[in-house]
Amino acid sequence: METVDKIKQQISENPIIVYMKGSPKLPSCGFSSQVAQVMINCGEQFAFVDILQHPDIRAELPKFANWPTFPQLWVEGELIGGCDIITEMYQKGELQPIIKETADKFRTEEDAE
Ligand SMILES: N[C@@H](CCC(=O)N[C@@H](CS)C(=O)NCC(=O)O)C(=O)O
Ligand code: FES
Repeated sequence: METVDKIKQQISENPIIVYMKGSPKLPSCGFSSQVAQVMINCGEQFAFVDILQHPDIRAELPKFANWPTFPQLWVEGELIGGCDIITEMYQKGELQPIIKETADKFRTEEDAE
């Protein structure tokens, strides 16, 4: 599969997904660590891709996203932002409702199946 198609599949199949360096439990960079911590604090499940394990995604996603760096938080197929944006949204209390609403929405859909 083309890398860009893999990315499209990941962001469509995972309503909340973080592209990061390392994993939430063992981040490999301070920026990724910060976003992982914020996401953990939001208290909902989220998917992640360790781009250090996937150099093709590391190379392609910035072009696809039109965003040069990692981490990247994607919600319902849309780029929300990187570390600065996510941290600011969290501090303002703007991120939590987005994450909760998305988690609730997909929880309901899964439960109904
Ligand atoms: N200001 C950025 C910080 C993130 C950043 O600068 N990331 C760099 C260093 S980890 C990056 O992803 N560089 C491209 C790469 O390593 O592929 C943000 O808000 O997310
Ligand atoms: S890996 Fe060096 S700043 Fe992220």
